[in-house]
Amino acid sequence: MSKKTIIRKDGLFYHPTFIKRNEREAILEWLKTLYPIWEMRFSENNPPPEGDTQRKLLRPVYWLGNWQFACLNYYHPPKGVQNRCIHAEDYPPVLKKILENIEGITKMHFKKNEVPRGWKLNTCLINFYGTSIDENGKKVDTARVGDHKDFELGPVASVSFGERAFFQFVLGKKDVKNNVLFEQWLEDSSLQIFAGDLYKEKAFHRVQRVESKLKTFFDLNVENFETRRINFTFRYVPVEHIVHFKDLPAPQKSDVLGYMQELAKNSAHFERALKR
Ligand SMILES: O=C(O)CCC(=O)C(=O)O
Ligand SMILES: [Fe+2]
Repeated sequence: MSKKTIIRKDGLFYHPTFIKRNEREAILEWLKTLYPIWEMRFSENNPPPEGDTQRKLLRPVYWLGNWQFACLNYYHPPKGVQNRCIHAEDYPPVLKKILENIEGITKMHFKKNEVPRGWKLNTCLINFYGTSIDENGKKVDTARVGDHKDFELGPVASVSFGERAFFQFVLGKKDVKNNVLFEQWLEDSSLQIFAGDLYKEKAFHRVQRVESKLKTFFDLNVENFETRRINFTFRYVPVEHIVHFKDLPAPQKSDVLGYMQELAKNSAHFERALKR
């Protein structure tokens, strides 16, 4: 069983009941205004490398601050920093307030050398976890994330809603003989922050599974999908690496144009970005 206590370790902070009830309500209400999209991992100008295949991501996503399209290969310093982060919508007021608090906690809890100069949580990936429903009505549970690292510099903060997720930090090579460094259930309204050489640089992290105990789904604008968990991961991308869609080189522009048009249907920000 998970214990409802705050965890403070070198490189890791966890608060099981961080988000207050009224904040939770406001965030869930605001989430109803979003239209998350399904992205493909690759594109015409970034085809799958040998041994890999074109595929849909396991879940719908929405980004705030800047959008890191999968087919642009995500932000990956030190080398992969150009033309990967496209200006996106700002945080709603309820998230801005929470973020100030999270940034404050981070600066108090983590060592100075774990927080880069200029660091602020200006980028957010919202992941929707649940069950896909295909054209024949067949349901497939895709509520997991394989071993990976978040490459943005400095601490990453993660806020969860809905069903609990079994989250692990693992050492060793990706996907083989994993050695669990730390594992825990991420609870509804919890905050996890990790940083530094061990949890952020050396370890991979993953979501093994998401519980199905509550039997309720979030009522969101995601078609053919039952959402039972929502996770926000807040990250830092230096402003000089965030570009406007109009300034992308032609191949990247062409690869993400379809997504921009889809987003523009429901977002004034993306509508404007296409007209710039
Ligand atoms: O859903 C989670 O708890 C983690 C998500 C994650 O690792 C990511 O988005 O990079
Ligand atoms: Fe991650």
